[in-house]
Amino acid sequence: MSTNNIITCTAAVAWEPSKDLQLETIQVLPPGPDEVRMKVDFTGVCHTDAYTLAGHDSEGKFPSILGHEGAGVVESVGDGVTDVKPGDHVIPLYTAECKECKFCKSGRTNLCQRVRATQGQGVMPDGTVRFKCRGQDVYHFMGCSTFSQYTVVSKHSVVAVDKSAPAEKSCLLGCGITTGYGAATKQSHIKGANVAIFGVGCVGLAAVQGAKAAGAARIIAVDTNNKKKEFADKHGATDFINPLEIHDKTIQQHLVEITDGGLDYTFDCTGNVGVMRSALEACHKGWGESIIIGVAAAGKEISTRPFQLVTGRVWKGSAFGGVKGRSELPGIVLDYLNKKLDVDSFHTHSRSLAEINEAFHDMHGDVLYVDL
Ligand SMILES: NC(=O)C1=CN([C@@H]2O[C@H](COP(=O)(O)OP(=O)(O)OC[C@H]3O[C@@H](n4cnc5c(N)ncnc54)[C@H](OP(=O)(O)O)[C@@H]3O)[C@@H](O)[C@H]2O)C=CC1
Ligand SMILES: N[C@@H](CCC(=O)N[C@@H](CSC=O)C(=O)NCC(=O)O)C(=O)O
Ligand SMILES: [Zn+2]
Ligand SMILES: [Zn+2]
Repeated sequence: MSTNNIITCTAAVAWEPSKDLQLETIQVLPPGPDEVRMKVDFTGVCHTDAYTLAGHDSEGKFPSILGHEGAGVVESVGDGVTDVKPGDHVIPLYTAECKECKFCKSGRTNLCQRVRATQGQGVMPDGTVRFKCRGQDVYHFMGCSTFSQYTVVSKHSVVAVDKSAPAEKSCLLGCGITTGYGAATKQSHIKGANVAIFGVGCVGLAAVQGAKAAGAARIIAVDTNNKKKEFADKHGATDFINPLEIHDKTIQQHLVEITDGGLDYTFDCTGNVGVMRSALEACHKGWGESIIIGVAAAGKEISTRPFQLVTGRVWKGSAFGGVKGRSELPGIVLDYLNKKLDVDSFHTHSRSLAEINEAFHDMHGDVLYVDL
C-alpha cells in the first residue's frame, strides 16, 4: 500500500568533500512506484564512504547522504513492490539485483545494471531525489544512503532477511564482510589452493574466512600492520607476512619463492595500485588468478608487464563479493545465524549517529557500526 506522508528525521549530510558530516533535520519523501522507504536501525562505516567523503570517488556527488552498509525495517512501499512489505527486516543493496536485465540473466555476474546509471548520479531511477534539507535537494549514495534514520531505495536494491538477525551485526553484511567472504568462496578452484590476501582489514579478514570455509590449503595474510596478525590468525590464515619486513626482494618475489612458483589465487583488499601489481605478480605462472577488490582513488591506474598475463596469470575484479543480493544475501545471513560465518568479531565499536564523525576517525584499522 503506498503512502503520502513526508518523514522528518535526522541524517548526517555530506555538504562538501573533506568536511565533517553535519547532523541535520531532513525530510524524506514517500517512496514512489517500485520504491521502498525503510527505517535504518544500524549502519556500518566503510572505507568507501570515507573515500567518497574525501573527494576520491569520480562519481561522488554533494550534498549527499553517504552510507551503504545498513540494516533496518521497511516503513512503507510504493506501488509495484511485492517482494518486501512494511515490517520486514531488510538490508539495502548497493549492488542491485533486478533478475531481468541482461546482466542478471547472464548467470555470469552480479553486476545488475537496472538502476546503476541513476545510482551513480545520486538519484532514484526516475531521476529525482527523496531527500530534502534546508529546502534543498540532497543526493542519494550507492543507492542506499544509510547515514539517515530513514532512507528510500529501489525495490531492486533491498532484500528481506531473517528477523532474528541482530541489525547491529547484520548491517555489516551489507558490504565489507560479504565482499571478502563472497570473493573467496566464489572462486571455483579454491579448495586445496594456495591463497594470499593483501590487506587484512574488514574485507581481507572476511576473504581469509571465506578461503578457509572453501577449503584453501594455505592462506597467507599480507599486511603492513603487524597488529592485524592476531585477527588474521583467528580467521584462519596459515601465515602472516609484513612486506615492510622483507628485505632485498619484493613481496611478490618472496611469495613466489615460498610457494613453489606462486599463488593459485591472490586478492587485493587495500585499494593501493602498487599492491595490486604485487598481488598479480605473486600469482603462479600459467594459472594464478588475482582478484582486485580494493577501490583505488579516481585517476589511479594499474600496470604490470603484459608478459605477466601472456604467461597465464589472470587479473580480474569483484564487487560485493560477486554476491547477488536478493537471491543470495538471505542465505549468507542464515550462515551467520547458524554460526558458519563469523560476523560478531567484526563488530568492534558502537557510536550514536551524533558521533558519526568520530566513527570515521575511529575506522582506521577497525570495523564498527553506528546506532541510529
Ligand atoms: N569491491 C568491493 O565491492 C568493495 C571494496 N571495498 C574496498 O576494499 C578496500 C579494503 O577495505 P577495508 O578492509 O575496509 O580496509 P582496511 O583499511 O580496513 O584494510 C586494509 C588493510 O590493508 C593494510 N595495508 C595498507 N597498505 C598496505 C600495503 N601496502 N600492503 C599490505 N597491506 C596494506 C592496512 O593497514 P593499516 O591498518 O595500517 O592501514 C589495513 O590493514 C578499500 O579500498 C574499500 O574501499 C570495500 C567494500 C566493498
Ligand atoms: N564509484 C567509483 C567506484 C567505487 C566502487 O568501485 N565501488 C564498488 C563497491 S565499494 C564498496 O564499498 C563497486 O561495487 N563497484 C561496482 C559498481 O558498479 O559501482 C568510481 O566511479 O570509480
Ligand atoms: Zn563498502
Ligand atoms: Zn538486473
